[in-house]
Amino acid sequence: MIPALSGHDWPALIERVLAVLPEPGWVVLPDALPADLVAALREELVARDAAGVLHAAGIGRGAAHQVRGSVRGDRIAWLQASWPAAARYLALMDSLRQALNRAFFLGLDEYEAHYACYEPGGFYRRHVDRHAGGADGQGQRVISTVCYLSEPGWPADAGGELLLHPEGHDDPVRVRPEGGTLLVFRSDNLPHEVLAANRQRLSIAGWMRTRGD
Ligand SMILES: O=C(O)CCC(=O)C(=O)O
Ligand SMILES: [Fe+2]
Repeated sequence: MIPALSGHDWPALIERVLAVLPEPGWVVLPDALPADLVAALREELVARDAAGVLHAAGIGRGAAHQVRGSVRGDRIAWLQASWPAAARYLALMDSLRQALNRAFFLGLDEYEAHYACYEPGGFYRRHVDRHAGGADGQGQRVISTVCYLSEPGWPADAGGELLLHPEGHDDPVRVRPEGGTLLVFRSDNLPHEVLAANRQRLSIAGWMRTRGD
């Protein structure tokens, strides 16, 4: 079932993602989520943070997981279906995951996502999202999503842009972390990096993955 979004045509947005995913494999969708959902997600993130639920993010998975402040400086909390705003977001992303499976037979088994908070000066160095060195049969990240949760009107001089480095582009694509903007891109081949901002930067990063069992 495709969730209804007041004033927002989510099915049309899914169609746009399906149209670009094979080539070029990434899309920036401003104003993808309605303001009331963005506000609810932002408030939930802030409340979870105040409750001490967010923790320093690491890199790598399983035994290879480590916290490296020189690579990334955000605090995160994995979205729980029992959190009301998170549940609404997860339902949207699940409908996108199912549409991608129907269109491209990607076999995406699950979607996982975390709230992220970058304090002023926080960054995430250039990386691709698919973890290197994962053994066969472990499953992997196939599609990445990022949704920004800032208050409306992120100023150009606030920094905190996401730089995308698609193959064949001389200059990076610069994405301002404006609340409600959604990005969808392939996890295996798009290097990207988060620049430091001069204010708190709030988002949800998530991945559609195969389970690999
Ligand atoms: O917040 C962003 O703009 C991107 C975050 C990111 O690249 C990640 O969490 O893997
Ligand atoms: Fe990333």
